[in-house]
This record gives sequence, structure tokens and C-alpha cells, in this order.
Amino acid sequence: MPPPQNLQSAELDDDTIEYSNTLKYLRAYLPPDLATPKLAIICGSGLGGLVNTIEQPKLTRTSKVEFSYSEIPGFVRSTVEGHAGKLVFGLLGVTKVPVVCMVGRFHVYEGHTREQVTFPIKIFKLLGVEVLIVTGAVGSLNSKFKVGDVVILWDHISIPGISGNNPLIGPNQSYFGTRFPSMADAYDFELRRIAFRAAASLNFEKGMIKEGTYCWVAGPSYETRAEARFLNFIGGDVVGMSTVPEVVVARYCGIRVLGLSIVTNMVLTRKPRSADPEKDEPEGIEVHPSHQEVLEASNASATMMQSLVKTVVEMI
Ligand SMILES: O=P(O)(O)O[C@H]1O[C@H](CO)[C@@H](O)[C@H]1O
Ligand SMILES: Nc1nc2[nH]cnc2c(=O)[nH]1
Repeated sequence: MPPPQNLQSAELDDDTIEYSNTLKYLRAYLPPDLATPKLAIICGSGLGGLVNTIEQPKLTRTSKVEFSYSEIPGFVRSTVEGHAGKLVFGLLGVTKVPVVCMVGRFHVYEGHTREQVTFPIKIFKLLGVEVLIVTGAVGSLNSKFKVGDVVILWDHISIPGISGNNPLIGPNQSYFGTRFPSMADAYDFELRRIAFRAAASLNFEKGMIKEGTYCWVAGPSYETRAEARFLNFIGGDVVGMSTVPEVVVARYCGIRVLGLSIVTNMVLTRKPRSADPEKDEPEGIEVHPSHQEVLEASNASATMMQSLVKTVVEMI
């Protein structure tokens, strides 16, 4: 059954009470012009500054547009540095598009279930969201990419997904989507084209905009060199511990997706130096990723990412 286009909370039955509670909670506070956002943005590691581009309307005494995850029914806590943990509604760009922004996301490595990680996407669908822009920090497996590049995602490889941890495992919720959704067009062509046009209109250096395939790994440990070689060999350009579960559930719900990743570090794919004294190999340059390095690199690109997302939204 195709996903209903204008799903209302009234259509949800008893086993979806969790969604109804969340919707009721948010709608009790949201001013009418922000209660049905058309676009959702997820801010990845160090990219929370994206929320600063969102304009907030004048509020009455009883309304609000900013919610801490800890107060929203059904939302879990964000425990990772660089993920503030709040949901913000507002207007974006000169065309004043009503948007909802997740400032910080959930990851399975935090101990959250696949359902908890992707719960906000289903709430977005119920609020009326049609387009999701998902951002994140990634390590590059592709030697042609460099730190600071923006990767417009054109595909993904879900390592947990294909090995039994697809976020859609469980009884199908037919009011959201079909049992066997296609992922052949997970990353919308028109939105990718708009992202290229937006980058050109902002005069970004051409070489810093790349297209690539995101490999989702569960984390939280970073890759061994052999894992990195494997991921590159099977077609991955970048690797990260998020994005894909949200994209899979968004596509399941019929939401169009644009994925933008920022390269924060290069992943070492070279084999380790042999310890065999007879080989006497020279030591190469060692690189050890750290979350600190990831945050520093994404912070350095935050302003550029903000103008890119804002321009994309204005062009949609
Ligand atoms: O994907 P986001 O959440 O932006 O962050 C990336 O950076 C963290 C690792 O440093 C992991 O969470 C990884 O997924
Ligand atoms: N798995 C993984 N996630 C990242 N997020 C940012 N950099 C990296 C990386 O090198 N590996």
C-alpha cells in the first residue's frame, strides 16, 4: 500500500498512541503557522549552528517553538558532544519556509534502539514534512576527497541494514509505508541538482563539492585499516555512524531526501607496517581519528554549510 500523503493523527490506531502523544504535545505549544512544517533538517556532529539561520516568529505567552528532547514524549536523550538535543521550529530563508530542525540526533551506538533513533522521522511525516535535509560528519575513504569537502550523497551502503539491523525490521506500519520499500532512489535527483546549483550560486570552490556513497557503520569505534579498505572496495566514499537509518525511514514514509555530509577526517586505508625485521618497511604517516578532530573540522565548515542549506531551501 503506498504511504498516505496527508496522514492525520486521527487515522492512527491504538498501537500508535506513542505518536499521538508526541503530536499532541508539540501542537499544544506550536503557533498555527509553524504547526505543519514542510521541511525537516537534521544537524549532525558540530553542525548545530544551522539552527541559527532559522527565524523565529513572535510568540504568545502560551506558545513555544523550541523543545528539549528530554521533554518530548517518545524522544530519547542525545548523549554525544556536539549534539545539543533540541527540536526547533521556525521559518527559513527569504521565502520563509516553515521548517523543523533537529539540533543533534540519536545514534544506535548510544544504546538507543533502531526505533528510537528513527522515531522523529515518523513524527515529521505526521506533521506534514515532505523534504528531509540530513547532514553529518564523515570520514573519507576516497583519496580524491579532502577535509572540508561537502559530499552530496547519491547513495548509501547500510552495513548494519544488510546484516539484520535495518530500521524497518518489525511489524509493518502500513499507515507510514509499504512492507518492501524501494531504496533505489533514496537520494532525490532534483534535490541533488538543486544542491549543486546552490553551491554554484554561492561561488563555492568547485572542487570542494563532491558526490559520493555513504557507508553506515554502527560505531562507536572508528574503522580498522582493513575495514576501511573493505568499505572502499565495496563502493563507499565516506563512512559515518548515522544518516542511513533516518534516510531509510524517511523514504519508507514517502519523504524526499537530500543528504549532505562534511568530510572531517581522512580514514587510513593503507596496510599496517610489517613488523618483520627482514622487510624493514619505513613507517608511514599515522592518522588516528578522534571526535575532537571531527568536531573541529565540522565547526570550521559550519558557516558554509549553513549558507548552503539556506540557499537550497530557498531554491526548492
Ligand atoms: O554522523 P554524525 O552524527 O554527524 O557524527 C559523526 O561523528 C561521530 C564520530 O566522531 C559519529 O556520531 C559520526 O556518525
Ligand atoms: N565511522 C566513522 N564515522 C565518522 N564520523 C566522522 N569521521 C568518521 C570516521 O572516520 N569513521
